[in-house]
Amino acid sequence: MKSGKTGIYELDEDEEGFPRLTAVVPKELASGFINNKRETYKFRFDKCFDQPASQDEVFQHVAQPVIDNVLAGYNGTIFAYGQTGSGKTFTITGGAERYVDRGIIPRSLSYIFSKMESSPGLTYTFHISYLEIYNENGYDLLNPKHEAAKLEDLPKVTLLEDSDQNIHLKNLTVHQANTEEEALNLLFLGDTNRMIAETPMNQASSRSHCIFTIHIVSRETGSATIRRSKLHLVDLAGSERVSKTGVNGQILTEAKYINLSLHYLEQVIVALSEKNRQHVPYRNSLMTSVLRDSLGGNCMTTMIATCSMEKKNMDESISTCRFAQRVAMIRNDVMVNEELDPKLLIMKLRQENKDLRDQLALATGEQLQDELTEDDIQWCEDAVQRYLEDSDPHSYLSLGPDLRKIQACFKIMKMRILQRPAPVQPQPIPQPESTPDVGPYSKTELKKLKDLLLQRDNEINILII
Ligand SMILES: Nc1ncnc2c1ncn2[C@@H]1O[C@H](COP(=O)(O)OP(=O)(O)OP(=O)(O)O)[C@@H](O)[C@H]1O
Repeated sequence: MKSGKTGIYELDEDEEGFPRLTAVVPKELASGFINNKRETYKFRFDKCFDQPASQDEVFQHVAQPVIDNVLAGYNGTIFAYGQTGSGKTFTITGGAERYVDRGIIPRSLSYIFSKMESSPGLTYTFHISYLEIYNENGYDLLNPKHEAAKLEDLPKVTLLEDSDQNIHLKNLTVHQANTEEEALNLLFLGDTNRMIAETPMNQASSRSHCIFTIHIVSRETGSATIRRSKLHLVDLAGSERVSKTGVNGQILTEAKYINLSLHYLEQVIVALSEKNRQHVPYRNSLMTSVLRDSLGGNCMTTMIATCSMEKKNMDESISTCRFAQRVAMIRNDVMVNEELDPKLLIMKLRQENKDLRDQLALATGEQLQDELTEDDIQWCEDAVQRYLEDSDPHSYLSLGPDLRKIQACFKIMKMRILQRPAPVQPQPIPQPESTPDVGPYSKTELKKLKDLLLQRDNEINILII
C-alpha cells in the first residue's frame, strides 16, 4: 500500500500495521450521510491498492494465495463488490485493450495451467462453468445456443438440493478444459454472451452477477484418493442504491433485484460473522444459494472492494468499505475435499481381498483350487519379466504362498526357455588343405626350423673341410 492522501481519502497504517483507509467527508457532503455530524471514517483492510496498482500486483496479492489453496484441495472464492464503474469487471476479467490489463480470471487460468505442468506427480482435470444471474434468474453463459437467442429464451438454471443439502445447478453446463487456450476460449465465449445494458450511470453497466467457476479434480499418481475443489470468481452487479441513479421502468426493476440480492448477500455475511448464529439465510436468493459453500464454511473467501475516488461517489464508497469490513470478520473453517476414486477403490479392495485369501491359504495349508484369472497370469508374466531382467544374482521371485502362481511362473519360465532361439554355434576357421599341424609349432614354423637346421649343417660341413 502506498501512503499518502488521495483527495478526500487517506491511506496509511493503523497501530497494528494494517493498511487503513480514512475517508474525510467534506462539509458540503456531510448532510447526505446517515450520521451527518461524522466527518471521518476509518477502515482497516488486509491490503489497499492505490490507483496506480498494476493488475499483476492485484493478482499476486489477492488471487495467488487463494489459487494455491484451491490446487491443494480447498474451495476458494474471490468476489468484487462496488458501485457501477468502480472497476469490478476490470479487476475480475480485465481490460480488453492491453495484454497487461488482463484481470484475475485469465491470470488465474495461466497460473493454474503452469502449476499443473510443474507438478508431474499429480493429475489434474479442469472443468469450467459460467453463470449469469439477472433479475434473480440464472442463465448459462456457456450454453451453445446462447448467441442465437435472447437471454430470457434460454433454459433457466435452477437449484436442486439433494438429501445431504448439497446444491446442484440444473441446466448449467460444465465444460472440460485441457489447456489454457481452451479455458480462455470458454471465458471469451461467456464474456461475449454477457448481458450488458445502458444505465444513466454507466454506458456499459453490468446489471447482473457473473460467477466464473473452475472445478478442479486432482490425484497423486498411483493414489486412490481424489481431491475436488472449486474456485468461484465473482463479478457482482453495481452496488449503488436505486435512488441515486434516477432510473425507471425495466432498469428500475433490474436495480431493485440487484439491491435485493446484494442485501441478501449482506445478510448472509452478517450472519456468518456472528459467532453464535445458528441459521444462515442462504436460501433467500439464487446467488447466496449458489455461493453457499463459498461464502462461509469450507471455503477461502476474498472480497475486493472497488471504490470510486470521486467526491460525488463518497457515500457509495463508504458504504462499500462498511460492507468489506463485515466480510473481513468472517472466519472460515477450511478442510480439504478428499474422496476415494470408486474405480481405484474397487481395484484396491480386490487386491486386499486376494492378499487375504493368500494369507488364509498359508495359515490353513489349504491350496486354492480355482483357475487363475487373466489378471493373475499377467501379474505372473510381469513378475517373471522383472526377475529375469534383474541383474542382481541374489534377487528372488516373491510369489507368496499360492501354489498356482508358483506353478504358473515356472511354466512361464519354461516357455521362455523353449521359445528361445537355438544358440549360435562357433564356426571352425577354414584351413588350407595340407598336413595337419603337429605339436606346438605351426607348419610354417617347422619349415623355418628345418631350413635353419639345413643351413647350420652346411656351415658345419664347410668348417670341417
Ligand atoms: N484500475 C483501472 N485501470 C484502468 N482503467 C480502469 C481501472 N478500473 C476500471 N477501469 C475502467 O473504468 C471503466 C469502468 O470499469 P468496470 O467496467 O470494471 O466497472 P464495474 O465496476 O465493473 O462496473 P459495472 O458495475 O457497470 O459492471 C472501464 O472502462 C474500465 O476499463
